[in-house]
Amino acid sequence: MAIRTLNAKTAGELDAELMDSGGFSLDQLMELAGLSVSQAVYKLHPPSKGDRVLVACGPGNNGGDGLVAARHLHHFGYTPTIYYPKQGKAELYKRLVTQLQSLDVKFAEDFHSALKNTDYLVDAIFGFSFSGEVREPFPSVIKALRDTKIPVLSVDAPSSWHIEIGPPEEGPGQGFQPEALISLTAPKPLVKHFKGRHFLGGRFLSKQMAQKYSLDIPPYPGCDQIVEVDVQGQKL
Ligand SMILES: NC(=O)C1=CN([C@@H]2O[C@H](COP(=O)(O)OP(=O)(O)OC[C@H]3O[C@@H](n4cnc5c(N)ncnc54)[C@H](O)[C@@H]3O)[C@@H](O)[C@H]2O)[C@H](O)CC1
Ligand SMILES: [K+]
Repeated sequence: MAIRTLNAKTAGELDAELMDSGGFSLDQLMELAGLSVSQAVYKLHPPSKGDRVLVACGPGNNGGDGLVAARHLHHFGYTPTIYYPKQGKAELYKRLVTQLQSLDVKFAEDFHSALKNTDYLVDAIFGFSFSGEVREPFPSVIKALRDTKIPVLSVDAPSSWHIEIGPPEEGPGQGFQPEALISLTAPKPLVKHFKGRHFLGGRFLSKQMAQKYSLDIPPYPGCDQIVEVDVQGQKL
């Protein structure tokens, strides 16, 4: 059986339930989500292939996942650089920034200059709460992600894709197909238009919750935080 996908509304409800009756905090979910992103980077592009990773972070929790991933990447032996032009106001984001600053991780002002000195890209700009047309300062960043030859791993959704419909028919994200995608908790409906390598991450769902949301999550191997799946969500 293929994994059921989660639309934006249901994905939000599932997260809220995890944090309400499930007893999790947002910090915990984000930590596990970000850890799984960093493991996917390691699998796709070990530091021996080039250790400079540019992590583009948006203003919401997708960006938070990127900040957490960058911290783990630092400890895995990478040299991450963060592009975070619209920093979230919540205390959680501020703490994540402080943690990175204390590791001397660089924050780039200009995405396009930073792109010249990078071996790998993480797209943590928008996740399941993206809607409408891409607003400043992100259009040129999305365009660059689309046009670069440097491989891109998108977190939860290729940024600028509609969560249910998939790739936009116009605008900066038209034609954007990242090399890889890591879906958090479960794939979103857009996954049927995705052509690259696909991972699942966010290993925190109980059997009961998976059943309640009709999610057929393949087993994660050993102590891994990620499992590679096809676009139907079947384990490879
Ligand atoms: N269950 C899990 O595995 C977890 C997933 N997490 C990640 O959280 C995101 C969803 O986070 P949320 O804060 O709801 O939204 P986003 O980050 O997707 O974006 C909201 C942010 O973006 C702005 N925005 C929306 N549309 C646009 C636009 N057209 N142009 C510019 N800016 C836009 C909006 O104003 C907000 O500021 C999920 O995908 C996972 O990646 C969590 O870590 C918890 C666990
Ligand atoms: K993203």
